[in-house]
Amino acid sequence: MKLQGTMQINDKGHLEIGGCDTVELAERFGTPLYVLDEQYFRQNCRNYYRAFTEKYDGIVLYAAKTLLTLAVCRMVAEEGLSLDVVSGGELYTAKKARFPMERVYFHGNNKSAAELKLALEYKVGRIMVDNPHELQMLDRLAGEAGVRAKIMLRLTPGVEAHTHEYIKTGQIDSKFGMVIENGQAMEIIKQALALENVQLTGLHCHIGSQIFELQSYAHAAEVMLGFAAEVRRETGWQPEEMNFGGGMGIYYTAADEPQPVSKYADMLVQAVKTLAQAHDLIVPRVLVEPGRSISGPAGTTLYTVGAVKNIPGIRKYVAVDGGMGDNPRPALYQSRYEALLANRAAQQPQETVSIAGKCCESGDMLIWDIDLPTPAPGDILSVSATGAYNYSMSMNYNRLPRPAMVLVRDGAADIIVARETYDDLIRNDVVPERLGESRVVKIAGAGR
Ligand SMILES: Cc1ncc(COP(=O)(O)O)c(C=O)c1O
Ligand SMILES: N[C@@H](CCCC[NH3+])C(=O)O
Repeated sequence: MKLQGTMQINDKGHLEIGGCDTVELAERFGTPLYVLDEQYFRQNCRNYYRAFTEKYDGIVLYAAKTLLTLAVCRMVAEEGLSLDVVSGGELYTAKKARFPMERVYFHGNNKSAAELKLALEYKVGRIMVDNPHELQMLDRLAGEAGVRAKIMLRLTPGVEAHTHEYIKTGQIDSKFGMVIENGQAMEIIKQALALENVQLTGLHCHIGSQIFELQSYAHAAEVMLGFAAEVRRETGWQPEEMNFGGGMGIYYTAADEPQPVSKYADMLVQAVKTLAQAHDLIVPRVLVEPGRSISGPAGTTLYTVGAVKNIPGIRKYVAVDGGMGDNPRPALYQSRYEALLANRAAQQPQETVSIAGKCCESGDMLIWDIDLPTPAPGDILSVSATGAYNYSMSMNYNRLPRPAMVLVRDGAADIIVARETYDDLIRNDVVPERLGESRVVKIAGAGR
């Protein structure tokens, strides 16, 4: 397994993160446990800030969907990044964390009126409009609120990034954004320009996630700037800012070869400059929305090994105390992860085993076929690169409480998300007083 961030193996042969012995973390806080490496998380933010903001005056929006808690919001704010939120819940979290609202960009393909009202009330920096229905609704709501909302439009450039089929969002057949090729994008721009209560500042696209082909971004820039030139010819308007979404791939296994952020920034910003000049456009400010490449590598999940079931000649199942509830990615996308036994981190692998979760679901497997020192009940399994799309996609299937999250740094750990309790699980359950009799809230139905 590749040691990332502040990971090292200490003289007890235990895995250490942020100067904390992970075996002690497991003892102290219980498992499953999400561990976030503060130094590494901040370093990843800084790499983006330097590469885009310091060097090119670009804006980096951290994609909240990958991992958002109040403490994470604070760190992102302190590192000078902006924030991409996609729901009222993410927006509310940012507000509660006192994230500067002018640095918040509100995405989503089906924002509700209530969500848009909240965004207007909080005075977010930009609303990223996805479709004509939203555009009309926002114009009306902004008018009612007596404000002119700054918006960017989400377009579908038809660029396919080389990544897993389910997480491609840039191709034409997508629920996100308006298609350039068939004229829908031009149409929504004209609509936006004709409205009084919105001010169109720029265009957005996002071509997918876990991308290693930097060329895909250059291709997206080509399509977007080419289209911007067409828009200017038809309407006279041109974008002052362009957002190219997120998507930079990270290391999960040896099959993944992440690109340096500086190379990505240089390539993208240069492409935008060259293309803008070639099309005689003003050079737009470049925005990007990385999520996974900031939070992903900085997260690790610790589990305790329980039942070990050997089926001779077939496979050895090693069950841990978490699974698809805290990390649904292997079940959803067949994602691969690396892991090691944190309490025997220096030992050589002895056999190939498969790591099972504890949900009542055959598909609840965390890792198929991984080489480890022979696991035994009580061992601590550490799975790497779980910072993105793990806690944020976690669930309570089988009424398993969600794990706690600790932030580690310089040999100290703080809880940033408390472990859910059984009481948390039943908090919203209500047993009507007269169960089995007539309901209290009468709702008229057909035929009555
Ligand atoms: C619009 C948008 N922006 C940003 C992101 C973040 O992408 P990633 O986590 O791959 O950097 C996503 C998710 O893919 C997205 O849909
Ligand atoms: N949730 C996906 C990525 C989704 C991209 C969101 N636009 C993953 O875990 O890889």
